[in-house]
Amino acid sequence: MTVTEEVTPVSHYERIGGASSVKAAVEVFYDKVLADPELAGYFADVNMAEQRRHLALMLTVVLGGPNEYAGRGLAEAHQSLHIPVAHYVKVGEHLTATLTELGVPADIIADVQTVLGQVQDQVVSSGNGTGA
Ligand code: HEM
Repeated sequence: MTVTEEVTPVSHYERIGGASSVKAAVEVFYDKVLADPELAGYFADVNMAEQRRHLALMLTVVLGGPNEYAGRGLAEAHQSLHIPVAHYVKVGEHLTATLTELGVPADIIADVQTVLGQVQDQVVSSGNGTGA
């Protein structure tokens, strides 16, 4: 029996270069989100360090990186923000554009979009989506 395939799954997080790459991506992503007049307001009362932390956490989650986050759940963290689907989609577009600009492989970007779809109901405020 030949073993030519990876037997240990390598996360996208590792494939793109781990924490340092996520940090670099956060810089680009951050600029895009805050330059978007429809989105900047969400972060108006959040200090810069926390904004970057939020974006780094978000990127790490969607890239399947280590879950070092021990804070509130996604639904709990976002419910009071009343984020409509349209704004969630915009953030996702900024994320996709960021990853594309940084040369992240298309298969990873496709999976990121899948994860964004999976967690959408926890983040957007469109009624009792998850019932969780
Ligand atoms: C996949 C999508 C997302 C993930 C994984 C994510 C992740 C997180 C996490 C983990 C927190 C809690 C941070 C903490 O309590 O320290 C948080 C808070 C927050 N998120 Fe997100 N987020 C996502 C989407 C969004 C979107 C679309 C927006 C706005 C349009 C947004 C705006 C915020 C804001 C303003 C906070 C509150 C920060 C605070 O209260 O200090 N997030 N997010």
